[in-house]
Amino acid sequence: MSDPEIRAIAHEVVFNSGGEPISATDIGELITRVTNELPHPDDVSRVSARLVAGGWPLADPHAGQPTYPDPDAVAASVARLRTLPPLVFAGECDELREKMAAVGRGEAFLLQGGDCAETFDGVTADNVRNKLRVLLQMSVVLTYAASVPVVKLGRLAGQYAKPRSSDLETRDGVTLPAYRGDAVNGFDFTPESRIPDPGRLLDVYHASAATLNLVRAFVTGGYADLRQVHTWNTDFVKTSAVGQRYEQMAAEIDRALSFMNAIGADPEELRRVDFHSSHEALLLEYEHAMTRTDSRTGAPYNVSGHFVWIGERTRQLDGAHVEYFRHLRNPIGVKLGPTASADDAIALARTLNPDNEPGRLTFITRFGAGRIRDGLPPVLEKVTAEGISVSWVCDPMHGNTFEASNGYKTRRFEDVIAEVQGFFDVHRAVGTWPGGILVEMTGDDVTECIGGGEELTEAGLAHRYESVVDPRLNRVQSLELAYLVAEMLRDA
Ligand SMILES: O=C[C@H](O)[C@H](O)COP(=O)(O)O
Ligand SMILES: C=C(OP(=O)(O)O)C(=O)O
Repeated sequence: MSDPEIRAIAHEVVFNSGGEPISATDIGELITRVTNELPHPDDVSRVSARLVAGGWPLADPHAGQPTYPDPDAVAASVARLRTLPPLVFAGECDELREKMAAVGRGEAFLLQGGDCAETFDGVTADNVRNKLRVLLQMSVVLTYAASVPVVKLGRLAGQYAKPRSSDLETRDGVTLPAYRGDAVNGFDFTPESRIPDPGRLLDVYHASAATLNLVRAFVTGGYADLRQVHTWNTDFVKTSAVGQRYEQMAAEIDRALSFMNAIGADPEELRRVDFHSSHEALLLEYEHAMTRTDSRTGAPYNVSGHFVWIGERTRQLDGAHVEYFRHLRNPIGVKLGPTASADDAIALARTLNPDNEPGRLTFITRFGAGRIRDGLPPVLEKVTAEGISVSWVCDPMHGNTFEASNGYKTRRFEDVIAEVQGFFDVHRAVGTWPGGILVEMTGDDVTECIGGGEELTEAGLAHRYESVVDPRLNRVQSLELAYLVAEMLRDA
C-alpha cells in the first residue's frame, strides 16, 4: 500500500471522529477497525505511526497525559484526592532536601531503587518487605565497604504511572491504547481494560498509603535495626556467591556491634534508618491534587512522595511539568538523556532552582553505557562552570534497554555496570562528585535482566519475567551491583 493510500485511510479515520480531536482510546479502536481493511499488518503500524506522530489532532495537551473519556469522573476523583490526608509531611521533605544537599557537597551517596512500575496487586507485605530488604542490604554494603553515608530513597509508594514511547500497542494485529501504569489503565490486553479510568487515581492514593505505612513500620519498628543485618540475607540470596560475601561482611559488622555493646555504646542510629519515598510525578491531575500548602511556611509541597522527578519525555522547559515543579518545595529531580545539552540543563536549573539552593535539584543522567563517556562531560563541565548547585545521580537502566531475540524487553547487567563506571570516571575527570544511583530492582528472584554472576541468558528470561513495563535487576544482581559500586566509591 502506498503512502498516499495510507494517508487517505488515516484521514478517513480522523474524519470519522467528526474532525474533533480524538483520544488515544478512540484511535486504538479506530485502528483496530481499519486493520480489517488493510491487507498487510505492517500497514497498520504505519497508519498508527502517522496518526500518533504525524501531527494529527490528538486530544493530549500535556505529554504523557491520558485522555479520560469522562471529564466529570476525573473531576470527582480530583476533588476527593484534595480532601485526603497527606501521605508525607512537608518537614520530612525538608529533611530529605538537607540530605540531598549533603549528596551535592560530596558528603553522602544516594541509593534510589524500586520497581519500574508498581502495581496494585503488588501491594502485599511480602513484596514490600522484600524490596526494602534488598535496599537495606545494598545500603549496608555501600556504607560498610565504602565508608560513605547512604541516603536511602525508595522508588515506591507512588510509582504507578508510566510514560510510553507509543500511545498504542499492537499484538497479533490488534491495536489498543498502550498500558500506562496501574494509575491509568489495566495491563490486560482488552479494549475495556485499556480505557483510562480516573477512579484509579484514588487507588494510587490508597496503594501508596498502604505501602508507606508498612515501610514506616519496618524502618522504625526494628526490622531495619543494624543488628538484623544477618536476617536480611535469606533464601535464594544466602546461597549465592554474593550472598556468601555479604554473610562475611555481616559477621564483621556483628563483631563491631558486640564490641560497641561491651563498651556500653548503643546509638539510636543503629536501631532505625531514614527512608524516603519517590516517584515520577507524571500525572498532573494526581500530583496537583496532592499538592498542599504547608501550614508552617505557606509553601506548596507535593505530599504524595518526598522526592518527585520529571521524566526524560516531559522535561521541556515550556512544558506543563516544568511549570508545575517550579512551584514545589520538595527536593526534585530531572532526568537527562542523550539529547540533553549543557544549555538545556542550565536552563532547567535556572527555572527549577532560581535561588541555586543546595539539595533542591538533582540531575539524574541516563545516557546509556555507550554514550555516557561522550555525552556527560560537556554537560557536567558547563553546568559546574556556571556554579550551579545540583546533585548528580546515575540511572544506568533507561539508556540500556533493548529487545532480546525472543521478544523480551531486557537490559544487560554488564551495560548497567559499564554506565555506572562511566559515570564515576567522568565525574573523577571533571572533579565532581558521583552522587548516587537510581536503579530499577526488585526483592524477588525474577529473570528480567541478562548477565550478572548467575549469567542469566536470553533463554532464561522466560523463567520468571514479571515486570509490566521495564526489566528490573533481581535481588542477587542488585547486591552484586552494590558491591561493584562500593568499589567505585572507594576509589572515588
Ligand atoms: O520506564 C520507562 C518508560 O516508561 C519505558 O521505558 C517506556 O517503555 P516503552 O518504550 O516500552 O514505552
Ligand atoms: C520513565 C523513566 O525514565 P526516563 O524518563 O528516564 O525514560 C523512569 O525512570 O521510569
